[in-house]
Amino acid sequence: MEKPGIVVTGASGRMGQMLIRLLLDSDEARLVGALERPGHGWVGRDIGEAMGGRPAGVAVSDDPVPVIAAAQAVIDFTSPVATLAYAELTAQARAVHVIGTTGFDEEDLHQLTAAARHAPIIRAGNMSLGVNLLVGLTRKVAAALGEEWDIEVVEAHHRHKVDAPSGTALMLGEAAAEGRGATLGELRSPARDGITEARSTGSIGFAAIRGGDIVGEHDVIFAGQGERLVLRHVATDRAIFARGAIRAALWGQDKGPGEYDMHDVLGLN
Ligand SMILES: NC(=O)c1ccc[n+]([C@@H]2O[C@H](COP(=O)([O-])OP(=O)(O)OC[C@H]3O[C@@H](n4cnc5c(N)ncnc54)[C@H](O)[C@@H]3O)[C@@H](O)[C@H]2O)c1
Ligand SMILES: O=C(O)C1=N[C@H](C(=O)O)CCC1
Repeated sequence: MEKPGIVVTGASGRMGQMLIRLLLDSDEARLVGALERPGHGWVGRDIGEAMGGRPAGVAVSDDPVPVIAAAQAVIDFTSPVATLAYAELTAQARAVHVIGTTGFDEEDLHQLTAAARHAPIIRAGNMSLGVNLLVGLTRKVAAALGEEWDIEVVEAHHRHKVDAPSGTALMLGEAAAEGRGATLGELRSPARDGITEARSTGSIGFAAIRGGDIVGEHDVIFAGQGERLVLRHVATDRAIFARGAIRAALWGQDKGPGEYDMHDVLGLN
């Protein structure tokens, strides 16, 4: 059987280049397209050469319709605006859309739900095994501890990251809220800056650090009286996200339309 053909969007980006390197080496999937935004300097060039290596036989394109039509899956780590446009095209092509992009608002998520009526969408704010295990642990610990234990999620990322809190921090916050039988919308603490009020009991707070080349670090702090429990994940290599995304694209090949996440892919449900 032929290996599924995969298109990578945001081909010149941090995640795009990591995905392309792994796909060019893969025995299970093949790179069939590389997309960038119109006007990007790499458009028209061979992706392997643009990345400073050997020719890969795939030209970077800014014309998504024919590129996606030739693929079984699209792996997309770009921006919310770009991902919403790709969701429509990927749904029309009935291909699997793996979405790593973060920073969506409620309206964006409704649009993704609509696209998933036509083809599978697998979306996660973090595609690594470690973080998806941490989500389950966070839910469990939050359920075991009473609301006198304050929950704070602290995350750190590189200086180029544009969204905060990170997608991962929001996944962890949602898991903590679920553990307490609520939604994050109900428990999320407003951002703190200047003179604010004291912390309200049962709320879940977020703090974000941005600097240098930090790949991604997340602490879920459960702060009680006289003791503190900290659950931590540290990413040191973006390959963990890219490997998860490729695994998701392969897993999705025999799935029907619908919305899935990495818990489905990893069998953690
Ligand atoms: N879910 C995860 O596991 C995970 C892991 C890492 C990053 N991310 C998320 O992935 C996204 C990208 O991260 P990054 O560090 O690679 O960013 P980046 O800025 O390095 O790359 C984004 C790329 O997308 C390109 N782009 C923008 N609009 C486009 C369009 N219309 N078509 C094609 N390409 C387009 C940009 O030119 C850029 O090359 C962010 O939202 C980030 O939070 C998620
Ligand atoms: O580098 C990024 O950007 C990352 N984004 C994801 C998030 O928002 O949590 C995952 C970690 C890296």
